[in-house]
Amino acid sequence: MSIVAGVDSSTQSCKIVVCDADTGEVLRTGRASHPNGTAVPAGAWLSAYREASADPSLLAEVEAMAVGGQQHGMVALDESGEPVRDALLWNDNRSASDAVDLMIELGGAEAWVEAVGSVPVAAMTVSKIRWLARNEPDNAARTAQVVLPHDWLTWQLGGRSFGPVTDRGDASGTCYFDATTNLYRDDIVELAFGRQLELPRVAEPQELVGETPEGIGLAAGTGDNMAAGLGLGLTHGSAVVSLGTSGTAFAQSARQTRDPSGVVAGFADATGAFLPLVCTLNGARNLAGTAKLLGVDFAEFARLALSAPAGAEGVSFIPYLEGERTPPLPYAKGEMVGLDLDNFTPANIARAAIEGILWSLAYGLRTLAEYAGALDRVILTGGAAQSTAVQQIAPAVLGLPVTVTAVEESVAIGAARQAAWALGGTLPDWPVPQQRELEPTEADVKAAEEIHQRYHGIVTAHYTRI
Ligand SMILES: Nc1ncnc2c1ncn2[C@@H]1O[C@H](COP(=O)(O)OP(=O)(O)O)[C@@H](O)[C@H]1O
Ligand SMILES: O=C(CO)[C@@H](O)[C@H](O)COP(=O)(O)O
Repeated sequence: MSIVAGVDSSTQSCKIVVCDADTGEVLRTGRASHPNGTAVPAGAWLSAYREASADPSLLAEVEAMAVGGQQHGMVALDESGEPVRDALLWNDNRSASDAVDLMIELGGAEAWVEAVGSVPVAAMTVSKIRWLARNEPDNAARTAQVVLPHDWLTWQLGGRSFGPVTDRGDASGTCYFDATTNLYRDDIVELAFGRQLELPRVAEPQELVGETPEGIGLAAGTGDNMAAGLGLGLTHGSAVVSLGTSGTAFAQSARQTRDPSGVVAGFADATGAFLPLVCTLNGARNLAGTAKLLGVDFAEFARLALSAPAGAEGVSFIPYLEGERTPPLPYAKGEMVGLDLDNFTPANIARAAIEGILWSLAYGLRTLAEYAGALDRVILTGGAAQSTAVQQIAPAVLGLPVTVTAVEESVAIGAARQAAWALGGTLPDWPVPQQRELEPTEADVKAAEEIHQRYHGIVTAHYTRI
């Protein structure tokens, strides 16, 4: 039996799974936390990886490994490969006005989607390199190379014995890579940064790019959403909805997406196809924040939410506690709307928080379907998908059948599957065990439509752009 490992180096933590390369069976796991904040030293990801893998038996007999990492983060390196500053993460909004400037400078949203498939927002790496050039000229002058979080961690795990490497999936989130030609757009790097930068080589999806000092083969790795797609065996017609720090909704597509509204980003997947994706800034942490406000743990939060009726008796939670990215409202604040003396209950507040974060993605799914084709099923994943309330409420907001898989760490499992692919030469057919299948009832479909109309009305009236 060959053994492989997958690493999920995502916003809040580092998770490692060790799997049987033939069957995908999970043999061992490890995890450690990342520091809070939207700008962190890259070294913290390596420290968390070391902590998560501290038990020497965890990686025993592992032959190959890959890293799935949070997308878009800017890791700026000097000539000797050392970070010039803390990495700016995908959810750092300081580059919001840089994104707007770049949008205009290239000729508008249409020009961007034609060039790279996505419209720049603060999250995209291109906006962050512009921010660096404008705001920290000394650090910008010292920057020789910019890599993404998963590129950086793979390079460190390989003891820096090869040059930094990325993959097509994660590169597609920079906004300076064209996933239809698989080439960097040097002109866009020049536009954003004022000069050329060294960029990581783009490896093939099944390539072994090097090995660790202990002799574990390293596959190219990819962005966390691309890895989740691999881990969940995503196929045409299904969408994944992930509720981690971010909320994401994505599907597989044979063609590049070019959505000038900016709702759907035109990313690439980890197999050579495309991964149109909607991302919100407000996922699981809005639920944690609401549970804290109510003074309850997640179990009681779920019980409360499930004790309220669908629609939370008209209470709407506009989930912009961290600003927002889709729609592009980086400075927005959250709101609780529609309260009266009768409906102002902890149960309705808890349910509305879940309905609110899911509605943002339900809205995204409508646009996603325009580009990825009809979507007849949603696979729910990410930390907050562990909540029974999120699982049960999802069909009444999304209006679609919802599959909850027994695969909790879909990103790490996807990375392990990529490692098995690189090791054996063919993408192994790992089964995805299901935990539950929730069919929407007629009442769920009706509730989903009512919630959509209500939330869309509020957001359109209260905010200037959607
Ligand atoms: N039962 C639950 N109910 C709601 N949220 C949960 C539950 N369990 C975990 N979470 C949340 O999931 C998040 C972590 O999810 P994860 O997908 O690992 O995030 P990330 O990939 O962004 O690091 C945390 O914010 C945590 O509070
Ligand atoms: O920016 C995006 C997708 O475009 C985020 O989905 C990040 O990739 C972070 O993911 P999580 O850590 O929330 O899973």
